[in-house]
Amino acid sequence: MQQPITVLGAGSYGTALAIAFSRNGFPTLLWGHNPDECARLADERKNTRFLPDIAFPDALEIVADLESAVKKSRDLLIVVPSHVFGDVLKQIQPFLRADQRIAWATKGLERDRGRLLQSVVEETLGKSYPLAVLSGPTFAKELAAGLPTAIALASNNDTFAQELQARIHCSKHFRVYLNQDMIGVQLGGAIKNVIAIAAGMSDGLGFGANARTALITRGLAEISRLGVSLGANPQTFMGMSGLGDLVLTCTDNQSRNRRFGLALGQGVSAQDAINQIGQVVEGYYNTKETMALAQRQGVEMPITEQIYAALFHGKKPQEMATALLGRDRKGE
Ligand SMILES: NC(=O)C1=CN([C@@H]2O[C@H](COP(=O)(O)OP(=O)(O)OC[C@H]3O[C@@H](n4cnc5c(N)ncnc54)[C@H](O)[C@@H]3O)[C@@H](O)[C@H]2O)C=CC1
Ligand SMILES: O=C(CO)COP(=O)(O)O
Repeated sequence: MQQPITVLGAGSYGTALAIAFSRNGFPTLLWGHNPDECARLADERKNTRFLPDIAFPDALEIVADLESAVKKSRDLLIVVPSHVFGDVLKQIQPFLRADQRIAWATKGLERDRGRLLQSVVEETLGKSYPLAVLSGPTFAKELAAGLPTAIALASNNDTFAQELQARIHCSKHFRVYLNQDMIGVQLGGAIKNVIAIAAGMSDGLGFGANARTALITRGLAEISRLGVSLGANPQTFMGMSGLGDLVLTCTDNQSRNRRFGLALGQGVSAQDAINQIGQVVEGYYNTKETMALAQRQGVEMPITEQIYAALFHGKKPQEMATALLGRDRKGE
């Protein structure tokens, strides 16, 4: 009998990944923290709020009780926003089996302290569990709709990596690339959110394709610098979780981080923009943490610094642009 997988987090992306697993025929359990929401998902057999056009495959089961969601599967995939990631780890800890394997597709850094999520998992749950991270250019709606998509998967355990890849990879529409670099794969997915806010702001200010592309390129440079300082392989940032996700979120309005930046560039307040979007905007939470991490590592991140100044010190978008353009002349 095939082993089930449990997806924890029934937002747009958790639901899309659960659909991807179950569409491949693997028994998949999907848990959400809101019992009413879970009842609705189970009743309607689709996620009307986030993915209204996609019916759940038969292999997808909604589970409202966290204990049974955890205990029924050896493999867990956590897909909650980064600011509640640590809380969810604490909630699952009492229910974990000794043979459990834990993956996540959350893109962000630890709330407040700004560490990689792997450090949070290891600190909370210990170092005995095989771990894996999924990250790459994957808008939930397109993934759920079965449109061609590719992603990176990195793990500290080869068997777990290969088994997870085999379950979610689908030769018709979903390519899953294995990557050896857990640090780089985590970091790329987290920091691109901040750069996508910058690209959105640039477009919101009415700047053109040149400015947007310069931000993507220099954004990639600052992500790579930070990654290398943490021990990542620079080559990782040329892949799905670096360049891939950066281009996706900086250029397409499905990205909530980009839309958030667009609104700021057009003069909307951060709080109003968050309310309008009505879903998680990871970069909003993670800019502060990224700044803290960069400072700890002694890494210069000029674009991130400007986004931080805009979000938390009221700097005007036009002043940010002036500050970036007016930096000292330097080599590429
Ligand atoms: N939506 C997308 O296209 C993609 C999202 N991601 C990442 O997936 C993660 C989850 O984002 P989305 O699903 O898009 O968010 P979403 O905004 O669609 O939904 C957030 C979900 O988190 C749940 N939640 C809130 N507080 C919670 C708590 N305390 N415990 C458990 N669940 C809680 C909410 O009920 C909601 O279902 C984020 O890190 C995001 O960056 C990654 C790739 C694509
Ligand atoms: O990470 C994503 C796609 O890969 C989704 O981006 P947003 O969170 O900006 O919507």
